[in-house]
Formats: sequence, structure tokens, C-alpha cells
Amino acid sequence: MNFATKLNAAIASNQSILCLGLEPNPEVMPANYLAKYVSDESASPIDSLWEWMQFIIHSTSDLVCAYKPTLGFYTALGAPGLELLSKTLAAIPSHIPIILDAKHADLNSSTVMARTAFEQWQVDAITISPYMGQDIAARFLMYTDKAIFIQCHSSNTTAKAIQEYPDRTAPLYLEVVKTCQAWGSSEQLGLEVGAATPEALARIRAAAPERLILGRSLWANVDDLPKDTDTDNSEAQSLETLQQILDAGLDANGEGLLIPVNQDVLTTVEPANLVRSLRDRVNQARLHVTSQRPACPVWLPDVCLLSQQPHLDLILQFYDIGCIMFGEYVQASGAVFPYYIDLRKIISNPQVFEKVIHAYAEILENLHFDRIAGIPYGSLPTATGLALRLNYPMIFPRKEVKAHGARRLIEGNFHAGETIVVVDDILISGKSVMEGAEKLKVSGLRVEDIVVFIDHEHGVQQRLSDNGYRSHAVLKISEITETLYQAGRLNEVQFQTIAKSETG
Ligand SMILES: O=c1ccn([C@@H]2O[C@H](COP(=O)(O)O)[C@@H](O)[C@H]2O)c(=O)[nH]1
Repeated sequence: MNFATKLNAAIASNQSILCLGLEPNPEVMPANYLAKYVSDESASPIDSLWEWMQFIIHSTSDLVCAYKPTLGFYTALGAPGLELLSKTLAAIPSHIPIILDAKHADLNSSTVMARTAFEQWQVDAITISPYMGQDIAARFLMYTDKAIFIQCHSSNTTAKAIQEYPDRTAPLYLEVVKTCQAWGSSEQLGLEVGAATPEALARIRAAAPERLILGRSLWANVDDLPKDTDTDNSEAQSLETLQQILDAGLDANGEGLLIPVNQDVLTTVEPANLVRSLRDRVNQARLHVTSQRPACPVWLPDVCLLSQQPHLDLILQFYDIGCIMFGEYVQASGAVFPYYIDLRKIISNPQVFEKVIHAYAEILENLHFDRIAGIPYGSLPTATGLALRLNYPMIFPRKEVKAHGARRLIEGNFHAGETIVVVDDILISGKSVMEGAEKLKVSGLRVEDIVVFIDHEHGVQQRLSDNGYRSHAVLKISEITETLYQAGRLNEVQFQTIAKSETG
């Protein structure tokens, strides 16, 4: 079972989006545990901390959806601390996911860290620092049933100088959010967000509509400990603030946010009551927030594409790595389009490349052919990826025929009469792909199906059909622009400009 499935099951069974930190901090150990080892000079705090951790797990395992042991507290206790970690991990019921809060930041040790965390300690997810770039994430993402959370924002006030650099309009932390989404799928890569006010949380949610957010330090302005002295007013006030936090952090489906339990709660004598109360208040506020939201986050004629679009993640990543550019672009035909698609960039981004291949493969799997042909140069990597994935031989028609050497029109081996599926990146007029297909045909091959990633629409599929080809596209350009608009990547003016050019 992968991390996302395990987490969703725990959320459903415990009706909770609370994530509880397991921090054996001797400085805040409750008096009853502290007393045990203070009274005996030879005693180690480890035994008391272990009793405390056990008690917390035992009291809350039906109230939270994840536990988050903070590695630093265990390593700070030396070798006995690592033993305490092993025992603590083993005490967590196996159906509750464990997110190891490691904030791992060292590239050189990341392979061994991933192995220890995922294979030896068997945690389900880990927090890592983004500043070593994609390389550090990749080591952990190789474990496809596990997840990582990228540390994106801290609630610590002195962190502002760095994370809000150079200014609040385009702060560094949003660049982190934008960049790291291209490293892994939304099932495998979430964001850790510490935020004392809902503002940063809301901006991160807008920039990452489909990512799981691991919230932390969200309680600075919320009184999450219901007290006997609570007046109706302060209760209402804290519920309102809680609603603001949820409104900022929940995704369009009212999900995608893990709420931390304030560590103060865990130092009390009866944490279960307070955790239950917090869980219920979060659920109440969550219900209120989701009931206030329109079923469809942005109104469009009659469908909510954001929730239905099966390639949502791919479209957003595709955009974020610069494969779709909006502006005025002159096409080979001389026509000016409001966008340009550059599929060639995917080769530099294995995560997106893999998804693109997967999407093409879903189409090719339903077609009959003997070999795959890519149209040079843009579609050669895609055709290669498909040939390897589907285990079919590949060929390609040369763009220009050399005046020396073998003077081949087609590279690769083939037999006349074989059926070729042609793969290209985008159909605008259909000219490039049909020229390629003709070269295959004059070499004695049959071409019936053409598969592209993007269909520019405007009747190009009909043109191909008129010339005897069936064409298949992963996405239509209108699906891409509508999804980007709904996800906030395209503004109203850009969206309308493109829509007008599509109807014009
Ligand atoms: O946004 C674009 C537009 C075109 N291309 C390249 O052109 C051909 C498709 O154009 P046709 O008019 O259908 O021949 C395609 O193979 C691309 O290489 C592009 O990359 N991006």
C-alpha cells in the first residue's frame, strides 16, 4: 500500500486530519514522568521518555491520521535516543502512517538516509530540505510507495529575511513550491508548511492546488486548548481562526491538509480529551469551510474540469517546467498563435518525462502495430521512451537525407508491409507528421495511427482523417488552457485571449 492510500485510509477510519508529533523532549516532559527519574539519580530520562511516548501513542491512535517523530529529538539523546526511536516506531499501530520529520538536507548521505528511513525504520514518508535540488528528492522518490514532504515555509519570524527574499510579491518560498512540484507526483511529494497566519498557507495552496500540505506551527494565533474559562466569545474567535486556516490550506475538495497537534497538548495529564476536542473542532470547521465553497471552485459553462481532468498533475507540471509558453509566437506557417508548446524540454525533467510517456503509452496500448516511429527531432526521445516501455522496436524517418554514407530515408531496421504507429509532439496543421508518415509509406510501411501529445484542434484531426490517418491525442489545447486557468496559472485576460483565438 502506498503512502497516499495508507493516509487516506487512516483519515477515513479515525475521521481525522490531525498529525501528531512524537517529540521526546526532556525539557517539556510532564511532571509525572519527570518525577520518576529525578527521584533516582542513576535513572536515565530515556525510560521516562519511552513511557511518555507510549502513553501518547496509546491515548491518541484512534484520533490522528499520522504520527510525526522528529528525528532531531531522538538523535540529540545519543545512541539511546536511536533505540528509543526504534521502539517508538514499533509502538505505532501499523495502519497509521509515519512521517519522519528529518528535514534531511545533505545530498551525500541521502541514499543511505533513504535506505535507513524507508527500509530499516519502515517510515512511510520523510521531510527534506529543498536546497540541494531535485537530486536529493530523487534518492527518496526511488521508493515509489513512500512519500516526501519538501520544507517550503517556516513560521519562524527570522526566517522571513530568507524565505520572503527578494520581496513579498515573488518570495523565494513560492519559487520553492513551484519548482519542487516538478520533482514528484502529488501522491509522492507533499509540502511542509509552517505558518502562524493563514496568508502564506493560502498562497502556497494557490500555487500547489493538488499537493498534500503538512501543516505545522499553525496554532500561534489559535487557542486550541479548550479551557474552563473559555467564554463563548473566545471560543467563537478560535473557531473562526481555525476556519481561516482550513480555508487557506484545504484543497478544492476540502482535503489535502494535515493539521498539527500543538505539543502543549501532549504535556497535559489527559491528552486524549484535548486531541479529541481538537479533532472534532477541526472536523466541524472543515465541514463549515467545505459547505461554504461552491462545488466547482471556478465557474465554467457546465463542467468542473479541475476535479475531472485525469491529467491535471501532468498539465500543471508541464506548465511549471516551461513546456507551455503564452505570448505571441509565429508558427512555421507564418500564423501567430497565443502560445507555444515546447515538448523537447521534458527530457531534462525525468519526472515529467515519465508521466508523458505513461500518458502516450495508455493510447498506444490499445492500438495494433509492429514498430514505433518518432518524428525528428522533437519526438525521438518520446518514441525511444515508448519503445523501451512497451518493448517494441523503433525506427524514424530522417528529417534530411544524407548525401553520403548509407543515404537512408529511414533509420532502424524494418520489413516492408509492417504497420507503424507514428508518434509526434503536437499537431498544428498536421504537415510535419504527414511528411514523416509519407516517408515511411514510400519505404513500404503501413501507417494508420498517429499519436500526439497535444491536439491544437481547429480541425487538424479531420485533415489527418481526410488523408487516411486515425489520430489520437493525450490532450487538447483547450483542456490545457482551461485547467491552467482553473488552477490559477493563467489569468482571465490570458485565458480569454486564447479562447478568442480558438474560436476565431
Ligand atoms: O507550439 C508548437 C507548434 C509547433 N511545434 C512544432 O511544429 C510541428 C507541428 O506543426 P504542424 O503544423 O502540425 O506540422 C511539431 O512537430 C512541432 O515540432 C511545436 O513544437 N510547438
